[in-house]
Amino acid sequence: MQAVSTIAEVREQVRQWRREGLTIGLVPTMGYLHEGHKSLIVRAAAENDRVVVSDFVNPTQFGPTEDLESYPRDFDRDCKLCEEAGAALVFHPEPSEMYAPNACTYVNMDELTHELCGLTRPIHFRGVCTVVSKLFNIVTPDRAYFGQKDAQQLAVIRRMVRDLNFGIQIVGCPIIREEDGLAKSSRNTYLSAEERQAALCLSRAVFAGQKMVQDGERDAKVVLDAMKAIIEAEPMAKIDYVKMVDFENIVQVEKIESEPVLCAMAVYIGKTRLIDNFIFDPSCNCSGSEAEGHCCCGHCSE
Ligand SMILES: Nc1ncnc2c1ncn2[C@@H]1O[C@H](COP(=O)(O)OP(=O)(O)OP(=O)(O)O)[C@@H](O)[C@H]1O
Ligand SMILES: CC(C)(CO)[C@@H](O)C(=O)[O-]
Ligand code: BAL
Repeated sequence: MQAVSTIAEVREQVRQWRREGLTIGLVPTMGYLHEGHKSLIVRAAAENDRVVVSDFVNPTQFGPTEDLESYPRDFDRDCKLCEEAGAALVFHPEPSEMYAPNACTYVNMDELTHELCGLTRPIHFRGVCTVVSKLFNIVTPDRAYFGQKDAQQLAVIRRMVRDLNFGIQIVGCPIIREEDGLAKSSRNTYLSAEERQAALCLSRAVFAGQKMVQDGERDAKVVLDAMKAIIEAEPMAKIDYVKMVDFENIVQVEKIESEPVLCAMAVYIGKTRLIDNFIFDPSCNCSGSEAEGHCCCGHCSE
């Protein structure tokens, strides 16, 4: 496996692979990799001849008071995980390599980005769409892999690829959790031992809401109230949002009808903002236990 830091080196390697007729999968990350990222890389390695992992804490998606400086970083450890998972190339640029000092061009999405995380993080998705577009242009992958943990991001990237004709297949991958249910996240490292316990209120609420919906509840308010009650019972938790939206357009719904819904939350545990969610697709017949089809119920592969 190679690790490179310039766009020119990535382009040169990609050109060579293309000459050999090889397919390329891209896994965009911000580093400090864990089993969640690893699952994306392993999947990409199974479905492509070569896998590129980008490892870049993208400054343009952080607001002025957010954690850009303190975001955890450990590039050597990341390289080991990438190699074990089957990556061929890790791209680890400096911010100056990705953004010229006078860069002033952004990719902005008018819809989907003003709800959920976009309300609390108003410039976030502009930064995500811009950096992901740049990565797509640099790597020119056949497929790109994104986790359902950032479900709004997955919906936004799917829409961007459709609207801008990127011609890249976007593959959504299920949420990988700790044994006790907490969704794996680089930001979990911010939690003290006491906060780590308190953070379990997110997954408890997700599992409870998901069970209500699987058992037939179709009224969003009933489900959301039950989920909020679980979170509010935890004194260290402060809700940013708990909402149900349609998964394609990210618009709030009152009832679950025939379209897939995303039930998503962001919750502060102390100063750390964590996210979690479930997706429910009323037309999915999967057993709910493993990747087996092509829907977005949260269990299937896409
Ligand atoms: N637990 C997880 N399960 C599946 N995919 C995940 C998980 N955590 C992150 N990912 C995916 O990995 C990709 C890179 O995410 P990122 O580097 O921001 O990691 P993160 O752990 O989510 O960090 P953060 O703490 O900033 O949310 C994204 O597509 C994200 O959805
Ligand atoms: C997609 C991404 C790597 C863009 O910086 C980031 O938003 C993330 O890690 O999910
Ligand atoms: N996983 C999303 C990256 C961020 O929170 O900025």
